[in-house]
Amino acid sequence: MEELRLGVIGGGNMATAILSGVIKKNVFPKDKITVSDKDTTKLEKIREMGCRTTENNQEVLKQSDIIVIAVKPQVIDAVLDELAGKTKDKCIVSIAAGISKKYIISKLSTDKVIRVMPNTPLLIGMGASALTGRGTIPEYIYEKAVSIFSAAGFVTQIEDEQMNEIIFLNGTSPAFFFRMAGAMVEAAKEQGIDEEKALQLAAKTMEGAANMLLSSGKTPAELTAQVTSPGGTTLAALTAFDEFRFEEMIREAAKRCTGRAYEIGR
Ligand SMILES: NC(=O)C1=CN([C@@H]2O[C@H](COP(=O)(O)OP(=O)(O)OC[C@H]3O[C@@H](n4cnc5c(N)ncnc54)[C@H](OP(=O)(O)O)[C@@H]3O)[C@@H](O)[C@H]2O)C=CC1
Ligand SMILES: O=C(O)[C@@H]1CCC=N1
Repeated sequence: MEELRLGVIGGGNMATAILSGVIKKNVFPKDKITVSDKDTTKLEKIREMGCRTTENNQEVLKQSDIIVIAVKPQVIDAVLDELAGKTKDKCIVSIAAGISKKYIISKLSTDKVIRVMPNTPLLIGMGASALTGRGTIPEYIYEKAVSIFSAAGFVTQIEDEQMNEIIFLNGTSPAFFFRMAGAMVEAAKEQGIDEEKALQLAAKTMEGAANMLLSSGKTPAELTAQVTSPGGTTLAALTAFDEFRFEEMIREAAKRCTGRAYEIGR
């Protein structure tokens, strides 16, 4: 069987994050990876990673079996129009927020489409990606497409109908955690703590807390209770979470995230 080849259209943040895992784990040999972008400075960086580059999306189509579309949703139509009618026997993987699998299928006249919501931690091999199912895609091709994302972290399968609703959980949420860490560091600085030490302690605590969520078998509420001594400091801190309606803020952020996906989506 011929070795499968990978193409990526759009060589920005996510393409770089995805390719770093693919290259590190040798999911595709570098000479079997072709990346296109309109921006030659982006392509220079991709070339430094060892991939083939081109400014021509048609060339990616020609040189690849699995093609990841990694452009912004606002410009995806131009790319889909370029590919339309030429994707027979190709597997198309889209990571564009809000753009449904149904829409891509209707534009390309192929049903060999996978929609994925990845996240930037893929860049360090700790990503979390949600993917739609195999459909009519041959199993070995689907598995290869999944390994593009599993090479750099956790993957899970969901229905296309849930892809907009999932964005806030993994695609957008790194920003929630970065904002939280940033706010904690600012508060620590105000209390006279060294910025670098504050960031290390906050980030390591996030890492530890995340690992406890994954391995302890306890719910977020149970783990919160373990930290919260009666009449203690955590209880005092969490009164601010209640007063400033932390859960309501997260619920509203999730709603706005999903709402925006439907606004920019099709
Ligand atoms: N950033 C994130 O955390 C996540 C992003 N996504 C999704 O990933 C996709 C890419 O996002 P991101 O990597 O952040 O975006 P970037 O802007 O960093 O990368 C997209 C790249 O595509 C280029 N481009 C634009 N039009 C074309 C075209 N017609 N042909 C080839 N290349 C083109 C852009 O060039 P130029 O800048 O010159 O326009 C840019 O270099 C989006 O659809 C987003 O919804 C999904 C999950 C997480
Ligand atoms: O902000 C965005 O639209 C993209 C999708 C998920 C994360 N970043």
